[in-house]
Amino acid sequence: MASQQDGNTVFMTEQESERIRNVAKNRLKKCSELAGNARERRDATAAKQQATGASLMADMGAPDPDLAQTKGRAGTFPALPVGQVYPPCVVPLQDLQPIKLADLQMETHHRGRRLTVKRASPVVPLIARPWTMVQEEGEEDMERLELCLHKSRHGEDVLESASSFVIKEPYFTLTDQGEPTIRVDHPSDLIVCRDEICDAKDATEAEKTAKNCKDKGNSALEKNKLALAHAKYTDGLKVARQDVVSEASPDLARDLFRNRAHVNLLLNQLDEAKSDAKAALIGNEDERSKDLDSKAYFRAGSAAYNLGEYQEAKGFFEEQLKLTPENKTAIAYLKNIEVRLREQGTGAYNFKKIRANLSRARPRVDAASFLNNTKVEESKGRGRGLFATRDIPAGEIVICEKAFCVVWGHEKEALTAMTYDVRDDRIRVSPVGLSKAIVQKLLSNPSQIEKVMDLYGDYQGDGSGVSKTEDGPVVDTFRVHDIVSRNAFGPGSQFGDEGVSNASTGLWIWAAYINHSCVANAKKEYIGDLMVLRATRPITAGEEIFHSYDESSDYDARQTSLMTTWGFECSCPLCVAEKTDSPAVRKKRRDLADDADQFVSTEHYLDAKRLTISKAKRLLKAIEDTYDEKKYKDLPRFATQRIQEWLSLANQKR
Ligand SMILES: C[S@@+](CC[C@H](N)C(=O)[O-])C[C@H]1O[C@@H](n2cnc3c(N)ncnc32)[C@H](O)[C@@H]1O
Repeated sequence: MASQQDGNTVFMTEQESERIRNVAKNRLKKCSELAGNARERRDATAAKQQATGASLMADMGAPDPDLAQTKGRAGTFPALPVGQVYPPCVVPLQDLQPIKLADLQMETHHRGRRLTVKRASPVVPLIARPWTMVQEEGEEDMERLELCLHKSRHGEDVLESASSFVIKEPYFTLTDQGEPTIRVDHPSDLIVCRDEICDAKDATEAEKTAKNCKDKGNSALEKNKLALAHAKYTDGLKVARQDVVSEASPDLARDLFRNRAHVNLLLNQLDEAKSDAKAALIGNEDERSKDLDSKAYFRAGSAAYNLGEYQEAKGFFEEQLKLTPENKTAIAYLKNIEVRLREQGTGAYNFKKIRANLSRARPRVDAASFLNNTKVEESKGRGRGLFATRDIPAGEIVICEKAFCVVWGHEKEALTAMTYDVRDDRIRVSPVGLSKAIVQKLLSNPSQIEKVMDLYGDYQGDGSGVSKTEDGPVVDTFRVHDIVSRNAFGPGSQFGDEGVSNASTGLWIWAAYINHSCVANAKKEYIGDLMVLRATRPITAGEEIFHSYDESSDYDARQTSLMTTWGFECSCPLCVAEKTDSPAVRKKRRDLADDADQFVSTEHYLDAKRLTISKAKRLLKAIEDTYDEKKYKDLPRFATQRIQEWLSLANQKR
């Protein structure tokens, strides 16, 4: 992840970095020693007491064992080992064979199996890894169940939200502290059990059950208990869609679909909101049916609009207007859609208006993405890249893209972690809040999974390509983590102060295909979550688009950051030239650039006297002398930039 901030450095003591490494390495060592061993039964009373005590302590603010200490203002961060990846379960629940707690084996992914448990203790509400004790129905035996990062869904704590769970292909392993635990990394591997609705004896009873579910859903919705309302409507639909009910009372299922569409919109489950709304359509000519269908079209249109499917949304709102011609909201939506379609097709934006509508409370723009000037193609030695499809004059928009997902520093979802990657032994600052938000968004909108999973990441998954089972969408959280690591950017602190522990970060899917060059031909800026990429010089059709992932003027700092964050060595013409300079020349240039930075920050150009200007000129000359004239003929000299800017401002003033 690249951040626009200067404060992107976290200072960890050597000891703390070592501690994080050792914790992860010790765990891995113990895990491999114990792999395949039979699980040892726990003392149930002690297990329950342990969880109750830990829960109380966590509520009272006791230190989280998974937090790392850093030096200075950065404070503490969750410290998470990554790299020991495994794919989520892609087998439907009904095809998995049951397994008992007693049959679990250490450090084993129990593929093809499912474990049904109920919560047996309070939940220990930790930031990165909340846990609880679980047991089987009618059994004394207990085990620890921990969730990694993805502990909530729709604002509800998953472990708190229910009492029974099925764990698909349970992974039995050790915590970082060396305690046995069932660990869930992928949210789709944990199925929350709700009360089963009993099979109805006849049509009348079935209809009654479905109506009852609808009433319960409505009452949950009134209380803003959205997850519960969704569950009740879903239960109702299971019954109402049975032939016996749907033949006798076809409108019942439509009512349930229409109501669930509304809840889905509130939950941002746009795919299902759209399909529910379509399934709710009656198509009759009477006034009541027309009113209800107008509502359904509105819900389908809103879902399509929020998915960025403007043409489809237009169709739904036009249908709505046919049924209820006076509907003001539909008219307003259609007007907005015209603007979105113009933005999308021509890149004509009213940036002034877009800016004026932004605020800390509303940091996301209502705008379409303009991508027509570019296409994705292979880029030799760099994987895929983005290429111009037409000539783009300097200063013009190359692409303008609304973020797929942004987590702003001031939002509660913002969460930064220190991740220790066992694959390359590096500790990084990772925007895990963004990864979590993306996983949630994908689980809520499976139609978006494929395009995110197409992005570059070190771990490619197991190649199954399965993103849905009968139990719902499947998202590989390790892949999302790796994709975020290599493709996320920081839109800067547009809405107030932020530091490294709460830096704003986002994912722009189309822009994620753009490769880096230190001598880029495009530059990005942000308006809220809209990335505007402009050509910095004329670009010809067929040329690859580049922007700079890291703008440090120093070659060594740039290469280190590109390697650490993005995993490659830059071989742009500037880096090729700088690489052949001796380390002594590069050091001299860096020292002089530091002197220039110091000079610029202490001497204001408005107060500049002749002597100060002469000093600046000498400094500039000294830096220029570190560049070989021939080798750097058409290349930028980053180290001279700040002092050059200062001189031109000082000269303008004189
Ligand atoms: C944001 S993605 C860019 C799109 C990517 N090339 C793809 O195939 O999807 C960033 C990744 O692209 C590769 N990359 C970007 N710029 C590069 C460059 N100048 N040289 C080599 N690899 C580069 C690196 O693997 C980096 O982690």
